[in-house]
Amino acid sequence: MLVAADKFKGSLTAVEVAERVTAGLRRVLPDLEVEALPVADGGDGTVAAAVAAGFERREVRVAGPLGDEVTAAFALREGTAVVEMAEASGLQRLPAGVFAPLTASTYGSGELLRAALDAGARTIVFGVGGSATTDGGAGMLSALGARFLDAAGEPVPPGGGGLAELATADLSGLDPRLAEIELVLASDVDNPLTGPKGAPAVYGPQKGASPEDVAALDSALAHFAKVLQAPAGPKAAEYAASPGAGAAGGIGYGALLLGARFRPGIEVMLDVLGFAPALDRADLVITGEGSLDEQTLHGKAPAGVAAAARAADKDVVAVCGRLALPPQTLGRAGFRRAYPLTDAEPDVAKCIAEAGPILERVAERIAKDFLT
Ligand SMILES: O=C(O)[C@H](O)CO
Repeated sequence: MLVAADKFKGSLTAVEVAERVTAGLRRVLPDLEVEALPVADGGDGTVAAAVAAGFERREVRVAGPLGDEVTAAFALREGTAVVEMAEASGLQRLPAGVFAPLTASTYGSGELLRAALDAGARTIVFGVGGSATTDGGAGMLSALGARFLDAAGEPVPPGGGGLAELATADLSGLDPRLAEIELVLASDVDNPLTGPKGAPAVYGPQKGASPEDVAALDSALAHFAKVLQAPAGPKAAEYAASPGAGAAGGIGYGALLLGARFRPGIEVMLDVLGFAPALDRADLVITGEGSLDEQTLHGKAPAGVAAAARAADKDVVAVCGRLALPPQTLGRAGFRRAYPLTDAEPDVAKCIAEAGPILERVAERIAKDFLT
């Protein structure tokens, strides 16, 4: 039995989901062998999943999205670092109720990457998603040595809004170690930088951007990519249209400029976490996340787990807080069945407040349905 689920956002971490599911299964089958492999898609929870899989946790003081110092972690094992941008620049780093769509910066994510280089990483898996920022990765690039100046030769203000004032970009001071390592962009989405499917239009509103902010950010990011053609050549424009450039407010674009290779985050993480050998040992896989919905099918962790398990001819069931997919759609995505918490407890508020014990009851039910 393999439990490979993501977090239930706002209620349970991926590690807690695995613990609760295991406890519920073992109440029915005390001797059941259960392997727990918490998973993540590159967004928040990615470092925690790597640490649960045996990576060492390293903490660093870096700038948060508003410039204040925060303690952020990356994970390291045998020359491979897992760096999660949300640790430094995620929505979780903003005070409750505060958004800064125009000014939030990814500078701290660049500091985290630098810390991973300092620690000797030869491969960096850069997990992106869950960001508070829409700055095209300008802050991150600045922390790594790039310079972005206005017409008066002064650094542009932090955040995507400030890029409207950009006159010259200088990439010559970028940390030379970046050219010697493998950088993998592990992204939760494949949007381009700008346009109707770009970072500001699709993900700006969840960071507090008004329609006017979205328009301003879209034009500032397009301008950013144009100015970058001077130091970076035509690839600055090509990358803007590439899949993943629009991830995490366009930090994907900045990462591509650094030579990163784009891969869907869940695929990268399943490799990094050692999912394939764990799957070999399992007969049934339990995956899941807080809300199982249309977004799940577009590259989120449970869909990646289900696809990999189905390819290996293993049964997969899902647990979730909320289920918004019909059985046929679940079947097509490779799930035998999904078990929302609301099956065990109809009161949604209780499902959120007492997710752990309710998940244990759901897992008991799975044990009875599939294992007895
Ligand atoms: O951070 C974001 O903008 C979203 O998670 C998409 O990457």
